Amino acid sequence: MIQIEKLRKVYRGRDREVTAVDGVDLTVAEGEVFGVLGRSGAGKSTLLRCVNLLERPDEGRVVIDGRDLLSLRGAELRRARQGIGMIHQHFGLLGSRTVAGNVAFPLEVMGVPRAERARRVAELLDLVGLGDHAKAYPSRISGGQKQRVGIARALAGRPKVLLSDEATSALDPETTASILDLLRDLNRRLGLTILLITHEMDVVKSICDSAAIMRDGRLTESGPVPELLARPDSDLARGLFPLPPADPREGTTLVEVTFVGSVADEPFVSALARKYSLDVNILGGAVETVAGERVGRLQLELPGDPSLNAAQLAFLRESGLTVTVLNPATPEEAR
Ligand SMILES: Nc1ncnc2c1ncn2[C@@H]1O[C@H](COP(=O)(O)OP(=O)(O)OP(=O)(O)O)[C@@H](O)[C@H]1O
Repeated sequence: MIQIEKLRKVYRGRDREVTAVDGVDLTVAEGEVFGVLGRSGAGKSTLLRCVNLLERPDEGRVVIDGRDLLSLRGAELRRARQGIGMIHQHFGLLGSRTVAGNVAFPLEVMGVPRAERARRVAELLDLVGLGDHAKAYPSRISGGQKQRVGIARALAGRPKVLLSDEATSALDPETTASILDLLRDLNRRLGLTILLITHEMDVVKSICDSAAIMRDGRLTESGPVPELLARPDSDLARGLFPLPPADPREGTTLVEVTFVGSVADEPFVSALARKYSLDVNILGGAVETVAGERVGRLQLELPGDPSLNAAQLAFLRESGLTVTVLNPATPEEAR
């Protein structure tokens, strides 16, 4: 649904240049929630703003629903942009208009007749659970309710794609959860494709099917969330399932195991301990449901050097786990 190819955006000031987006390739499948995670300044907002051409990229392609946005002009471009809704961290509501007036605004711009507009606004407010607040002004509603208005307004043009620019960053954890639930619900009910940017790991954990990590204008990793979490070198996995520092003790084997899906339900630690009469020490880790799949990451300490644990490590691998030995390689192994 969204294809971004070799996207590049450079801001040029009088005495310096900032490459905010530096050759990004990204594909978001139809009906997917895709999260781009990164620290402040990583280039996330610029990337998002290039997707609906609020910023014009210097290089690259943005194809949405089969249409190459950079090749469109005038009315055609306006129509294509109606198919892309956007919500913002600070909601961007008009204080002088009621809740209903805010949602009606884009419909007025689109020239939708008054009666149809009223019907559509009522429908949109029901969709976001604000049917009773149509006549309230933004100053009289909570942050979570303001974001619901923002979402209703973004959906006014019946977009297929919703872009979310840190939509929950200004909200408390409980309200964040309710807005994320609403986005997930809209994603499922309307088949809405959502591309969101966030600096919060938890947002990725709770609603994203796929994710990418952005750093210095580039994506350092990208893919379905359960797949990324099962990769031992993934920063997303490290962020969501923090483990103690890799510091093997003399005469032990320190391993990190990651697993996805039904493997998580198997008692592989006790099976390993029983089969080889070992005392397995669990030093850290967690098992959680992420993107609808059971995912886990554990750091285990086995007695004996890695050279003594070859069968034990093979057993873990054969059980479907991804196993990484954290001991430094011995000169023999490195050869
Ligand atoms: N309009 C602009 N003019 C010049 N430089 C800009 C402009 N907008 C962003 N930048 C710079 O581009 C880089 C990426 O900024 P961007 O806002 O896209 O990052 P971000 O990951 O969204 O961070 P934040 O969450 O803080 O907004 C930063 O170095 C920023 O200073």
